[in-house]
Amino acid sequence: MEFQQEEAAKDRDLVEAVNREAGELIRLLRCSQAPDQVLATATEHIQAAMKSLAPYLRQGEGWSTISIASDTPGLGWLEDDLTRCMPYSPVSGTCNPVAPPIRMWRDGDEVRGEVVFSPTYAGPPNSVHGGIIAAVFDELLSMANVISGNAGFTGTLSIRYQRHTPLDRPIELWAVNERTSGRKLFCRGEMRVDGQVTASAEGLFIRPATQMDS
Ligand SMILES: CCCCCCCCCC(=O)SCCNC(=O)CCNC(=O)[C@H](O)C(C)(C)COP(=O)(O)OP(=O)(O)OC[C@H]1O[C@@H](n2cnc3c(N)ncnc32)[C@H](O)[C@@H]1OP(=O)(O)O
Repeated sequence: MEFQQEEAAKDRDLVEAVNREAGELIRLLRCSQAPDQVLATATEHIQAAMKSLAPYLRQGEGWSTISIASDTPGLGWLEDDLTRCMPYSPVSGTCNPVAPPIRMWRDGDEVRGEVVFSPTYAGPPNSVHGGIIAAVFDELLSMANVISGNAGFTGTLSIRYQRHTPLDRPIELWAVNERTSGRKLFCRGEMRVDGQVTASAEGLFIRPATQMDS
């Protein structure tokens, strides 16, 4: 299939809307037990959508949480919407349909946020999968670094799963960069439900070396 050279969408609301709908499609597929005929019809509709998108598939290197292939707009962010920082992240990106609906914002030197996990992200009965919890902490603690002015790669991430983190209920998110030592960034975070901590995390992130470090 030939790659279309037409300009990519300028309307960000439209991009976010189609990704939200696709996330909802994933939830419906995960959570429904439809009869064969309904599944067959749904497959046809999905195939039609795939056919219209396929010509615009990007190729090449450079994929990241902030870029489509080599298109890299940089780490821009809004104080009241930190998800803007990594729009294609599989954890918080509003332009990535596999991401759960996370909101994160700056509160002084701390990051706060909220997420409701659908059963798409289920692990133990009625609870969020532990790997998903770890992924959200990775993102949350990364955001604490970003607002402190020091982005880094995850070196070590330690999670304490204190209680089951429930599905379909608002989970409060909190994180802070506690200290920085050279290139090492030390962060802490928590998930809470009704004020009670369900999981906590400690992370050591490493800022990439620059000429200033040598
Ligand atoms: C484009 C931006 C996009 C941002 C996306 C953010 C997404 C969210 C965060 C992530 O998911 S990042 C992905 C998961 N992490 C990785 O893939 C990192 C893989 N590891 C590496 O790339 C390197 O190992 C790393 C950059 C972390 C460190 O390599 P360096 O060569 O810069 O470090 P070096 O070996 O010089 O060590 C510097 C110090 O850090 C320590 N260190 C290095 N790696 C460590 C580690 N993994 N854990 C703990 N400490 C570590 C090391 O002991 C040393 O301590 P000392 O100065 O006290 O001697």
